[in-house]
Amino acid sequence: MADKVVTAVSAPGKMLLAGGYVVLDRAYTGLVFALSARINVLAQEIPTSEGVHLTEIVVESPQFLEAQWRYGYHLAEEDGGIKVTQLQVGTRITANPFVESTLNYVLTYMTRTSKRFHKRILKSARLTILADNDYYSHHTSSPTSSAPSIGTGRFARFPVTLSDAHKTGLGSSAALVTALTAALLTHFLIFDLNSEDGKHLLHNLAQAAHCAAQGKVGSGFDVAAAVYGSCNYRRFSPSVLSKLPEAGKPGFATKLEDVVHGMNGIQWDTMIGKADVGLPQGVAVRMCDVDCGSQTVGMVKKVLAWRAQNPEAAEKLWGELQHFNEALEDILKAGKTEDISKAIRAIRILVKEMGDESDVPIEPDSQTELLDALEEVEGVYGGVVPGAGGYDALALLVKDDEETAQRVEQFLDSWSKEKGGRVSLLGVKGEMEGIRMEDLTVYDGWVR
Ligand SMILES: Nc1ncnc2c1ncn2[C@@H]1O[C@H](COP(=O)(O)OP(=O)(O)OP(=O)(O)O)[C@@H](O)[C@H]1O
Ligand SMILES: C[C@@](O)(CCOP(=O)(O)O)CC(=O)O
Repeated sequence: MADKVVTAVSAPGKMLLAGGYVVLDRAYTGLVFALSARINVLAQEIPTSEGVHLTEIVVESPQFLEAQWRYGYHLAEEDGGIKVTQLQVGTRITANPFVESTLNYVLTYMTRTSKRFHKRILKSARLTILADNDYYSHHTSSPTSSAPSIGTGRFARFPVTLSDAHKTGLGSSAALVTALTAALLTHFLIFDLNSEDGKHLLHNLAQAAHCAAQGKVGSGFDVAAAVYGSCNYRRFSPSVLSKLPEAGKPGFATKLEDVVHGMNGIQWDTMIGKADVGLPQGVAVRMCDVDCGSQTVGMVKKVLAWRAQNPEAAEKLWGELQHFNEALEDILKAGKTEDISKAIRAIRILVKEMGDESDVPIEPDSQTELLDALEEVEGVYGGVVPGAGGYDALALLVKDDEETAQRVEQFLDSWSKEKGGRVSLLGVKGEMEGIRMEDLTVYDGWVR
């Protein structure tokens, strides 16, 4: 009889307050905050009747419609590792590349670990994903985007499929890959998530799986935040992952172990500055959802193309941005609340210049207008377009009290009415902690 042990972990979302684009080059760094919105993953065996052997992995997101992905798996030839194959559920088959990549990577890694470290044998598993409500917009402006959510609990039910849900851009895929990886590692292996070594290994494995699913485009700051929480982030050299074969292809398993353990010529050079990041007492990081999407990949390509064509101007701009980004980090760490507004304004001027030069709406005029107006609201120290920028989100540094939150909400309400569209203050706040084990009581009603 299968046991009923359930392991629960959660990983935070991310917000890149400073360092968008420059952080893609490891000569520069980013200031990333972890968010109180978390992706939770529960791992357990699937109970079977006596004599029945199941070798199936079921992953589900019970908050969404048609969100179940079932996989069989096999050992691929020529050291290709474990490869999963999606099984059909009902009449439709919808791929989830982030889930699939994570299973390929983690199951392969598990076959490479000494049996001494195995807590239980992997035959079947049910993995349940629960995302905090702020990852998705809860209102709709068109019948085809997200519909209002149901329920008032910590995890809302959405009457739509995941692909119809409207993301708020908090890094759901990175938090999901990291939490799924951690849940599998801690459920099936003797693995300490709280140790530095455990975090390092989790980071390497999750970066590799996320990068493969994403098509190797990002700097990896989102996975770093999911593991380590808020930090100053310097990316790893792209060469760390560039020689890893595709999952299932010859040599994948051995190479993956080298990558995860940083051995046989693989040297991780990621730098995580936890001690560099702080917030003045009484200051909170908040986010606004502006109901409108941006095409991050297209924007990144265009900015990098401009940089390649204008190396001298770009070098100067990147260097200045790094200088002012570090200044903001220092001000926040030193608790100098009175200097925040000025530091943010200096960054915004340079970000606007980056956008103008490369002809990319990094801080579009509509966001400039809104940020300028928000600065006038009592208790708001300043705000930026986080990450890649664009039309869909704002990050604010505000006085951490209810009155300020109410003033901001009222302001955004009247702004939305006046300008059309919908801008809202999300419930999330910046927080320091990364991956963590969770107590099962949090998931009452959701564990099967
Ligand atoms: N609750 C969930 N359950 C299952 N899969 C999810 C869930 N949330 C996100 N995903 C996976 O992550 C993908 C979204 O990843 P994507 O990188 O596009 O968004 P994001 O990480 O939230 O965005 P951003 O990088 O802009 O913050 C989904 O298509 C799905 O594969
Ligand atoms: C443009 C970039 O520097 C930041 C993208 O951030 P976001 O996905 O918009 O939060 C890309 C990256 O670092 O992966």
